[in-house]
Amino acid sequence: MAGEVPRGSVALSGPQGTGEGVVPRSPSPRRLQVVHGRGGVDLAAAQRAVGDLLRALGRNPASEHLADTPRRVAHAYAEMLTPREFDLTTFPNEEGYDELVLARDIPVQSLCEHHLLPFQGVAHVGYLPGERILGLSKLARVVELFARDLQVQERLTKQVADWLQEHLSPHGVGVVIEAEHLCMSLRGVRVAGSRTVTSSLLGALREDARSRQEFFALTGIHA
Ligand SMILES: Nc1nc2c(ncn2[C@@H]2O[C@H](COP(=O)(O)OP(=O)(O)OP(=O)(O)O)[C@@H](O)[C@H]2O)c(=O)[nH]1
Ligand SMILES: [Zn+2]
Repeated sequence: MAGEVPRGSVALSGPQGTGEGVVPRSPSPRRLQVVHGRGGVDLAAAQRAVGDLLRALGRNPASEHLADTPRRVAHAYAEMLTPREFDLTTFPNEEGYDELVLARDIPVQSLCEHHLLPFQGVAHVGYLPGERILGLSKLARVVELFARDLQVQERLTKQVADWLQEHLSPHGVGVVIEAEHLCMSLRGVRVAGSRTVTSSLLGALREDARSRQEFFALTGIHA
């Protein structure tokens, strides 16, 4: 589980801050520092762009209410696009626990990359343990790692599953995300309340019909 160069937009780094690779923080429990590998937001440029947008929308960015809006909006986007760093903490699976571990109803907030509008809902993230088990909070932290980005729901779902498979080497991984896209409710087709469900299953949860069924039953998804 250690030593790989990260894929996609996420990097793992050790205390030296090399930006790539994995350096254990401590041997037991095993901790790996996880940081996102994307470039940071250029706040000054974002601020100028929001000022330009306000002018393009026919507003006066110098008015008292709007004067600070470019700064606020730039910081809001920076916050929404920056996941928190965390330690990926794993423990030996000494008892050989081999049933599903599932964190249900993890809140998901992300930004649709087509309209830059939020989509939000819940994720259900589960795995069938192999040699190591994961600190439970880390399932939610991995969701945030990929959700705080410009996304489409399908990619987000698959990135969470693939990342867990790669770094935990479990016997199986299952991720379901149910979310409402504001670009579908506030504008455009305007179907407020419609939720999109996506799933990504790997290993035994994909191949074994009973495990798959159990996973969907526990998530409350009828598949
Ligand atoms: N597959 C997928 N599509 C998404 C996601 N978020 C938004 N979209 C869709 O992206 C599509 C963009 O289509 P376009 O026709 O280029 O955009 P549009 O003219 O604004 O389309 P409407 O939303 O139908 O008004 C829309 O159908 C959105 O609903 C997502 O997470 N996954
Ligand atoms: Zn959209």
